[in-house]
Amino acid sequence: MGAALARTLHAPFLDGDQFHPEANVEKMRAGTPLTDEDRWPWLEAHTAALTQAAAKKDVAIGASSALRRIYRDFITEKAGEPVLFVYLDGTREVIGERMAKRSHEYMPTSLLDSQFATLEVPDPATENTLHVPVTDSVDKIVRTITGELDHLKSFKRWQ
Ligand SMILES: Nc1ncnc2c1ncn2[C@@H]1O[C@H](COP(=O)(O)OP(=O)(O)O)[C@@H](O)[C@H]1O
Ligand SMILES: O=C(O)[C@H](O)[C@@H](O)[C@H](O)[C@H](O)COP(=O)(O)O
Repeated sequence: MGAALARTLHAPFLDGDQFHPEANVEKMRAGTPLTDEDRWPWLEAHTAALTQAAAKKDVAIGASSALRRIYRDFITEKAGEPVLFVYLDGTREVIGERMAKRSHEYMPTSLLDSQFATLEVPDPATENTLHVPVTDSVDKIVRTITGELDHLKSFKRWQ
């Protein structure tokens, strides 16, 4: 999804998967959920790379679970510029089915339940978030997001 959006916007795409310390990768591969402590260095590295890419190219696209509100607030604060969180809204069943079909370097489907247990759904009343049904086609999701970008440009909450 993120790659498709980035192609449309001619923007860099940075998948959060690339920014985990090796210890996190091994933990997830072994089927153990990450803790808050495990996630901070990952969020820090991913956000720093996104901020750098956005400084060069105006906008950058990242993909990440960013399950909790404190993680998203951290990303926004550290970026120091408007960040739009696109929440791909889907049931455990749909996401579980897709995960079972995809091939992934380290992420087992068994971690999905703990991810849903940790998830704090972004709140549109207090967060800069756009909710999109994950069952929409990739093209439709890209169109929905690009249609919202003016809102992103005028978002000043952290400035
Ligand atoms: N809108 C969509 N409609 C149908 N299948 C999708 C859609 N978005 C993603 N998928 C499928 O779901 C899986 C995961 O998509 P992806 O965007 O790569 O997410 P992730 O990075 O979380 O794996 C892939 O198998 C992809 O083909
Ligand atoms: O495609 C995926 O399934 C995710 O991108 C995954 O690989 C990611 O790195 C973890 O979701 C991080 O762990 P938490 O979701 O527990 O923060």
